[in-house]
Amino acid sequence: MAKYTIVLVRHGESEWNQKNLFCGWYDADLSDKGVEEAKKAGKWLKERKITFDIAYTSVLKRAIKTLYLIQEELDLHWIPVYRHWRLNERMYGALQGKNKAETAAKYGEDQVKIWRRAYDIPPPELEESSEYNPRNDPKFQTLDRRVLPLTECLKNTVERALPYWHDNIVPSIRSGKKVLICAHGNSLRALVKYLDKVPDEEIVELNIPTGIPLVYELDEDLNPIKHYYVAPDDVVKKAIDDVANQGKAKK
Ligand SMILES: O=C(O)[C@@H](CO)OP(=O)(O)O
Repeated sequence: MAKYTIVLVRHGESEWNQKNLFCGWYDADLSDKGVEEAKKAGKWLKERKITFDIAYTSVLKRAIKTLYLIQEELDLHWIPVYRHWRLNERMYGALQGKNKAETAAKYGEDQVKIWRRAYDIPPPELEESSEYNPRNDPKFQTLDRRVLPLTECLKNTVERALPYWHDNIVPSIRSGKKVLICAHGNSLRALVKYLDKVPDEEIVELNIPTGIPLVYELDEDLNPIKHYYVAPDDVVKKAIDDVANQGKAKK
């Protein structure tokens, strides 16, 4: 029997998702569709009478705003919310700001799939002088420059997200709090990889759709018993396929 239940939600569509640009740590806002997706995520949770005592998110506004819109739907403005850079999207290196379909047309769909989904192959690094370098971003000024990545593969994202999971989120779960984590496609893939012990070669095929809550039921050792999305299967399948297809060259 499940001892704990947690919910993971990827933010609603961002303006850069809409333009099909590699986003990473760029602080893109939600698109109008993304706002609607976030509200819908809250409605799905409400219909299922799923509620929360505490929430965690990244320091990027697409996740922060999605979380707030879910709180609005659930009338849960009052719960503690913790934001941390360790839940940020994977740093996409020199690909940030580039169009995914154009990159696939230029370098091939196979190469783009490696950059997007391979476990341990990072994209090329950002230039130090890049406008996207987090070392020049006021959000990250208090952090040691050495922890701020210039690129990341999923393995790097797992390594920097897990300390936050173990030190902050796990104690909340174990204390009986109902936890919501609102984060990003790849920071959530990192967490799912860890929870479900997904082999490196299988994580390549895992895509997480925007704005559809993913419920994990865990046993007393925090091993997953089952997981499921709160939306109808056909809606989930289409949303997952849409994410996978973003890396295809336009025909
Ligand atoms: O661009 C990004 O930062 C991520 C999530 O939006 O995209 P992808 O699905 O290609 O990893």
